[in-house]
Amino acid sequence: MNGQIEHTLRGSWTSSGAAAAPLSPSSLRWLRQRIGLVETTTPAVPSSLLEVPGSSFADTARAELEALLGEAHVLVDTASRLGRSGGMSYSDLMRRREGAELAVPDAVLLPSDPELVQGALEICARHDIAVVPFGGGTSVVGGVDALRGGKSAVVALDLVRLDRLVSLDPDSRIAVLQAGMRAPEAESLLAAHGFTLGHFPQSFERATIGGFAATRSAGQASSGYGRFEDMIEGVRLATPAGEWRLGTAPASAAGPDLRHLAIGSEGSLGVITEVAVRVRPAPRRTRYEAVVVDGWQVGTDAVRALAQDRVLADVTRLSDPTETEVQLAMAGQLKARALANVLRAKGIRNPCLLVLGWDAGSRAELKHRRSATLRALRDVRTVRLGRAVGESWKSHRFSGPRQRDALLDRGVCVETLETATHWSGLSELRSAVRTALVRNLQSGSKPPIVMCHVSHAYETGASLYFTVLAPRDSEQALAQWKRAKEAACDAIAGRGTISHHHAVGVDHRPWLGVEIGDVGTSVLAAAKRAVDPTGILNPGKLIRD
Ligand SMILES: Cc1cc2nc3c(=O)[nH]c(=O)nc-3n(C[C@H](O)[C@H](O)[C@H](O)COP(=O)(O)OP(=O)(O)OC[C@H]3O[C@@H](n4cnc5c(N)ncnc54)[C@H](O)[C@@H]3O)c2cc1C
Repeated sequence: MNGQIEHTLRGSWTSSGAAAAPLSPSSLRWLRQRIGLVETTTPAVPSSLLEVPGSSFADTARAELEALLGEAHVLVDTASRLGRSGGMSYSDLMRRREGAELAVPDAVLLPSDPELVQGALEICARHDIAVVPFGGGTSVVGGVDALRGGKSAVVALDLVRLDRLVSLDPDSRIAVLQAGMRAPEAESLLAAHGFTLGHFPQSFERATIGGFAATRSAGQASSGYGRFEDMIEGVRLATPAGEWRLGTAPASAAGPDLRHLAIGSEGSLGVITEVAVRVRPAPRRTRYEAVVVDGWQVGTDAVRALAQDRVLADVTRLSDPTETEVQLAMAGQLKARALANVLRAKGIRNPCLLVLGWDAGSRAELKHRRSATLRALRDVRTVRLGRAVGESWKSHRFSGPRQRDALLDRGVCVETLETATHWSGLSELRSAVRTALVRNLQSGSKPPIVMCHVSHAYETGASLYFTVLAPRDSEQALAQWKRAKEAACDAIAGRGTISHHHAVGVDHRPWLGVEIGDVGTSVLAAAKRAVDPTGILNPGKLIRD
């Protein structure tokens, strides 16, 4: 799987692009009817047609960095710089398709160990060079944009060579992983010792351990394994003020937990070089299945009950009626119609798909946990769809980014955004965001598709994840999405968090103050001054310059 992913590929998820997940004729027909999409093909423009500014990088700084890292690990060629220009949001991908201006780093640094990262930072601080830590480059909030922030130059510090399993303590179930290791490699190295991390975000194939820590990532099995931050025992960072190591015991009362200044710091308070993660025995038995419930409120009440009774399946994912409709339509019109008839016959008017998946160490554990989950659902009217739908969801869980390539080629505005709030405010938040997105994406006579799901549930609340599909405004594609995104963020502010797992980056920064207040903003700024006095680390992201 990972063999298909090129590290520096930016314009699409894989080099085969849309061909990796072509849209079936029936899906296209359905999209034309449903959103008024017109027959069009808008393939990506080749990289050679993109405008790339020259590298303006002082010779003295370059010589010092080459002496430290080796000439081969200070790259100034166009392809290398272009390969670290921006992340993978809809706007990032559209910018490349439209040949719009890109934030291109002046150079790419490739250190191979934590000491070299520290050394490179010190050289950059001396020469007033901005440093953008670059993991898998899958940020969807502008987190890896090569912004200069008033500095003399900007470099992408790519952690791809920090890819080792440093140590494994099977008794404590802790693995120390270098930050540039990608999720598939981490899983396969841990599997060789009988362990798993259990972190499976949709960006699994490209994203890195350091990136997960830096953004407070959440994987699809977060209900069972926890968010990435729950897995972190310790972190090692390079900062312009010196090396910083955090986390020495499973729990501590030695003041505030400073690990949480590093976790979610998005490269603005240091470069994470190693992460000590809690690992779990690899599952021996798994089971994924799906049920349908009648209506969003019934579904969220059911998921709330599972969370509050502490019997959530490891994967618990509830789609709203629109997302359920789209999933069925994309799976094939005949199947969708047949299932809709069955559900209607059973009295289900607003089908909402609920996928449940358990990972267990034994058949007995699986049986026990599954029974507990299903028992908690006994008062909810459900139609069981069985294992085929659940297993199909599991086998396609990383195909979304490929399907996005195909939709982009067909002129669709396709993007996601996410938030979270407490149970009591969840439905109001969903309605407010839906309304904002529908109003701001509507162009023709047909409304855009705005779908939503809950995939991370807690005792006190849940996340909401929205996906939009609308005909792209071919004249103003970037402005079309910007308007909708801003309206959605306005709707979220004050009702929920501006990000449940995508982080703040550039895109969410205008709304962060509403969430953390003036005091919180000053605390972040003070922490930045302490570790990065000249402000070279990832300017323009998370913290106001
Ligand atoms: C198609 C798609 C699906 C996605 N699905 C999910 C999902 O299911 N769950 C989820 O949580 N996220 C998801 N994301 C968002 C993204 O994958 C996550 O934010 C991920 O954690 C980023 O990891 P990365 O290695 O790609 O980091 P990058 O994109 O390289 O960097 C992200 C941020 O962290 C900083 N950073 C990276 N590495 C380091 C380091 N070692 N030290 C300090 N700072 C660093 C960067 O400067 C940047 O600010 C998705 C993105 C895409 C494109």
